[in-house]
Amino acid sequence: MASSSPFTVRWGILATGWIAETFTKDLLINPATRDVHDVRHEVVAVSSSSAKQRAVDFISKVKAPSTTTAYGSYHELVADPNVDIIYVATPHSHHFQNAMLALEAGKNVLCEKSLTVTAAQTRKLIETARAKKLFFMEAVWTRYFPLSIKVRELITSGAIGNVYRTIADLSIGCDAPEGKVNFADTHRMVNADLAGGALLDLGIYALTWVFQSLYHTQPEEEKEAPNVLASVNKYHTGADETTSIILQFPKHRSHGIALTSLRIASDPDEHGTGGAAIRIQGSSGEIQVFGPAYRPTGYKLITRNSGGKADLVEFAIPKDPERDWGHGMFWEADEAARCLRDGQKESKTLPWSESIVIMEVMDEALRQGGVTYPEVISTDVFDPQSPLNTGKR
Ligand SMILES: NC(=O)C1=CN([C@@H]2O[C@H](COP(=O)(O)OP(=O)(O)OC[C@H]3O[C@@H](n4cnc5c(N)ncnc54)[C@H](OP(=O)(O)O)[C@@H]3O)[C@@H](O)[C@H]2O)C=CC1
Ligand SMILES: O=C1OC[C@@H](O)[C@H](O)[C@H]1O
Repeated sequence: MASSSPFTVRWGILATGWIAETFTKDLLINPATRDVHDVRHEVVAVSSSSAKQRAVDFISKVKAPSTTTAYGSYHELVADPNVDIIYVATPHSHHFQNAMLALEAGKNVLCEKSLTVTAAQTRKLIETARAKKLFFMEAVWTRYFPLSIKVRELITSGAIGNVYRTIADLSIGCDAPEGKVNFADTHRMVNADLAGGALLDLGIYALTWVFQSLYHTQPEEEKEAPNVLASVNKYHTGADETTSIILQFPKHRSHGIALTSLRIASDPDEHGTGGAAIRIQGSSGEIQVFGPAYRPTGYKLITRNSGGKADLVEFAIPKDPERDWGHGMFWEADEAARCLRDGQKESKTLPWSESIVIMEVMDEALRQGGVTYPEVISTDVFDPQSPLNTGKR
């Protein structure tokens, strides 16, 4: 049987920082190197709010085709008729305004995590995508890893019985003398003006594992929003440095414990000696997930019958030898491409309703911890001329 040609998606990259570069390099690798043949990606335009030259330099650095258009503003990018979907890669503070800018211009959007600063902003974006019949997805790449898919299958097939508790940690060990952490106060990780803080940046991954195991895997009609109890330590910038959340799903009698900290490390020696950062505990066993919560590398299935032996099942991230690259963000890009091909406006793996519930949990945790962000980044009123859209800093 003749194989049909792959569906091609034309991407526009909004911002030129660290993750924009990593993601774009993943888009540019040959999908066959991960055994994907039904979709492919083209990078057709890149925009920088600080200078067109940054976009030019970015295109050359990631070795994108010389035909890629460089723009010196986000407004120009979202107006480009050759772009099918915009990847928003700005700090959390900017996601609402930038994603609205793209949606209002009629573009599909894949927006980096955390989706927004507030749940109200997330709801507004989703209402807009729904009204305009556009695809919109939160870029939690971890959900699309084959390892995550396998873990969800193990849970739904009953491999560990009823799942009653998940403990998930993403902490990065950046403690520094005199009460500081190893980020300048202006860095997006701790800068409240950029919606910095452990929870929105890292805790979202701990919550991802709690939600993948205790919520997403439930039948639709049984999904329930959790009760939330949070403990938050604030950094001197006002952002959170350590946040611990207990989530209670009352009907299911389950608890999720989502932990994040800038000070201590989930993996102190960076060799996994500290054990699993994620433990999904059921009535007849446990799944342990190893590697950083955002980029897991393997799991162990331990059941009552394991007899003291549980092998680590490893999941390597494929690389394209020609580009000597492969980070694992391509799987979420493939998901976006398939949704566009199939006319789906949201991803079944991270539906809009679930992004909203997760943002509501983070809202509540930050409220309990007394963390507040400036009005310009927490408003849910779209302003195309907001400094967040025009790059005036
Ligand atoms: N999925 C993942 O694994 C990761 C996701 N992320 C997420 O990606 C997003 C961006 O993070 P990261 O790439 O590390 O951030 P960077 O600081 O490296 O890049 C952010 C980019 O946003 C643009 N920008 C616009 N306004 C501002 C501003 N006022 N201050 C700083 N940057 C601004 C800049 O691009 P320009 O000047 O060209 O417009 C800048 O290069 C965050 O939401 C983060 O949570 C981050 C790391 C890993
Ligand atoms: O999403 C992320 O994953 C990797 C972390 O190092 C980074 O801070 C975060 O934004």
